Amino acid sequence: MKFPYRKIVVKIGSNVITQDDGLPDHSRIKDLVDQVAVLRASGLEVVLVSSGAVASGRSIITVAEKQNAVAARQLLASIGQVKLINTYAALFEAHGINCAQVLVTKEDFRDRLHYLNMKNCLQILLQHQVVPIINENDVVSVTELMFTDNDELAGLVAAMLGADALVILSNVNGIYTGDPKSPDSRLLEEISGSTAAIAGYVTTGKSQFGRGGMLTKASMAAKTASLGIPVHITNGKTDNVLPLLLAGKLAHTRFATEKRASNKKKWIAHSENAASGTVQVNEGAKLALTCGRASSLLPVGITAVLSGFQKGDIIRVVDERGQTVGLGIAEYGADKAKERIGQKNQRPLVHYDYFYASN
Ligand SMILES: Nc1ncnc2c1ncn2[C@@H]1O[C@H](COP(=O)(O)OP(=O)(O)O)[C@@H](O)[C@H]1O
Ligand SMILES: N[C@@H](CCC(=O)OP(=O)(O)O)C(=O)O
Repeated sequence: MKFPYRKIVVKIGSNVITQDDGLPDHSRIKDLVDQVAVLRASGLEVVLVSSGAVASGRSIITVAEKQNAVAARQLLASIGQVKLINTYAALFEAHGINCAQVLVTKEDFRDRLHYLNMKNCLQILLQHQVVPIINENDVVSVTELMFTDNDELAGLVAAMLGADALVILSNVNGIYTGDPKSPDSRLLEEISGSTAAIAGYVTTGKSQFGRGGMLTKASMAAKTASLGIPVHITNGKTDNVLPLLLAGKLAHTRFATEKRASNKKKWIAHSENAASGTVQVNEGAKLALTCGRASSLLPVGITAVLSGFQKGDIIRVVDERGQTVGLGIAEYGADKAKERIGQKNQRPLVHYDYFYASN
């Protein structure tokens, strides 16, 4: 079998591998592992981002309702992750495939060095034909240190590895024009540009064990597609989902891609938490930076330097209402930027190659 991609990241949502009663769905996990083995045999590199630790933990231990939510999640995830990875390892072993557990936190992507360490780790696994199975390290990731959900983590990993596609397996066939259960709703097969147009369709409803919901999934997908990586959202409970999807035989939602971004730009796109300074720009500069043309941020469009930064830092660019316009690497520090506010014929503060415009 020949597929259109060489390297894909597949995100498996908790619901896909959990039964309605909350117990892990062993036969579904086996099916997915069997499918990954088929893809690998055809020469495809596959990286899994699998949720399910908390759900697996629930099958082993019951936590009292009054227990603090963060502590309960730590308890369930720490027990459940062992069960989850052991299940994967045994199933992959039956195909003669090694898999690896990679548990990460947002901090592991904090600066470029951490980011490259993470990338090197995944690359060495792939070079040795190992299937990395990534999950958030829920035991130490608490509250503000957490990813929004594993969709965000999967988008980050796909961008970091320069994957040819990101496949999100959820419990619905894709994004619908309304409640997926309603017969009046239609499946959106192709989405391009920002998610503003679909925000009205998506309700806040989450799947039974899901964390982020469809809206965060859609905005992550749009961001990943804007970096040049197509995203496919489909139902992980469909039999033979991965080969069917990759053979173009499955109705689902696809986020169309724009021009492929450089590796540095992909890193900047996911560096919101690493931003150390903020500059404010006027409407003209905002338009130039977001219209899709290759424009750098010039001091003439800067109206204020809101917080300090050094040359080489990631900075946040905001508009006059404080909305984020994008992220970029500063070519010089805040002191020089302040001196040059509003001045013409000055060097760009952020070069186009190092600017990522938010949607
Ligand atoms: N317009 C929509 N189209 C598809 N799903 C939607 C829509 N609006 C809300 N949803 C809900 O989003 C859920 C999937 O998101 P989420 O709970 O984050 O899944 P996962 O556990 O796979 O990450 C679906 O179960 C569905 O109920
Ligand atoms: N890290 C958590 C999963 C969090 C999460 O994002 O879940 P989901 O929305 O089902 O992908 C776990 O393994 O239980």
